[in-house]
Amino acid sequence: MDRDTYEMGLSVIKKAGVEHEINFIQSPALSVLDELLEDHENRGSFDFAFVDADKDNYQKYHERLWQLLKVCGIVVYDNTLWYGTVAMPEGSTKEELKPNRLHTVEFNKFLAVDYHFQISQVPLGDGVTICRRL
Ligand SMILES: C[S@@+](CC[C@H](N)C(=O)[O-])C[C@H]1O[C@@H](n2cnc3c(N)ncnc32)[C@H](O)[C@@H]1O
Repeated sequence: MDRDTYEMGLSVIKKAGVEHEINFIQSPALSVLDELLEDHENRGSFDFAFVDADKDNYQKYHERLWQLLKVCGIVVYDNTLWYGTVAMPEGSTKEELKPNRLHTVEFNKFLAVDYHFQISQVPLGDGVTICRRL
């Protein structure tokens, strides 16, 4: 939803000569994913997705993305350690981190039992979870 961030990277994108490969869509992500799903040709056609948006919607993104990814396609979720709070008791978590801590704990549990994916949680930065579509 943030065009400024896209424009910050645009010079690098241009330098790499891949501007023609990019379709920047400025919109709430769920509605875009739903539109993509309406066209059956999009299903099972994506190689890669990176999710770094509103944590309370990660499960909804995942439910759509698994249908859009190819078998062996990858989706990467950012912030899946949520400042390390997912491994802390609720009581030791700063107030402002609590809501997304809960969303992230629930999302991590949901991913752990999703038989559509093989997953690996990597403790890089704020934690990324790499999911390979089976
Ligand atoms: C942490 S920033 C991502 C930064 C980006 N990954 C980068 O490295 O520049 C989160 C971004 O998600 C966007 N965002 C939050 N909720 C969204 C939603 N429902 N749909 C689409 N984008 C959303 C915000 O506008 C913000 O640009």
